[in-house]
Amino acid sequence: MSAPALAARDLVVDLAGRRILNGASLEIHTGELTSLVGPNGAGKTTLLRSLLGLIPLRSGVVELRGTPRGSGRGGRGAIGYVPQRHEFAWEFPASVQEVVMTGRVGKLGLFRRPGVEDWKRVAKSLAMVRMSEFAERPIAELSGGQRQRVLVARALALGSDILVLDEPFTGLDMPTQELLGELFVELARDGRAVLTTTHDLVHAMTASDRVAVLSAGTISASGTPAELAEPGIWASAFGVAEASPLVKSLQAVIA
Ligand SMILES: Nc1ncnc2c1ncn2[C@@H]1O[C@H](COP(=O)(O)OP(=O)(O)OP(=O)(O)O)[C@@H](O)[C@H]1O
Repeated sequence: MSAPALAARDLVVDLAGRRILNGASLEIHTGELTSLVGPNGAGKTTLLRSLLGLIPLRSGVVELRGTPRGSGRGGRGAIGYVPQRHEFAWEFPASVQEVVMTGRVGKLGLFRRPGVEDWKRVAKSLAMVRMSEFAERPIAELSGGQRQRVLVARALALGSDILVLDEPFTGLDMPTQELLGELFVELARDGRAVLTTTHDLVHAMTASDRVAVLSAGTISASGTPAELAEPGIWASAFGVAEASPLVKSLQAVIA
């Protein structure tokens, strides 16, 4: 079997003197949509940022297609990243297409002017998220769902075959969630490895190829949704009873 597109091997990360990741291991594969789930504060964002090389590792290795890379910023450009929506400066006076172009900085370098090919890539990325008609709109005027799609287009503009998205569904209405969910599956089937964090466990278990559960700083369970049918996995990760509504709702979708 070929090497995973992206892998975390036994990551240990401390922030402000506190152990946040304590031996977290995860593999994401080309052609698949993987969902990373876990309770608030479990360390999902920290794990994503570690995969991107944005946080120093105390120990462990991140591998890009089987090749280890150190912490620090090296290799960041090889991964398309969608941060949480609130982390972006939406009041900045820029148009949608200008923001999507910033996704190409990894390819362009900071000082080269974008060329025809770059603008073509921006237009294609906007078309993929069905936002072409908004290309010249100031970003400050967009709704939450439109903003999320712009951030996805910005990550796609890099042209990477690995996409990492932090809570892309949070705060979106159902049609927008469905549109994005379908887009992520389409992007995976098209030859990319796609990793999203989400709090929507039912969606994760119905729409993903693989689900990884992060709790207490480690991946406590991972596999296809069918492999995660055991109620104890969810009860212990989320600190609830096996008869809780959370566990029952998951059993209903797995059955
Ligand atoms: N820059 C930081 N400095 C110190 N502690 C941090 C920092 N960033 C996150 N933490 C802590 O690390 C832990 C994990 O946070 P993280 O944001 O990774 O969790 P999460 O699973 O993404 O949470 P949520 O589901 O609430 O978004 C939390 O206890 C948080 O307070």
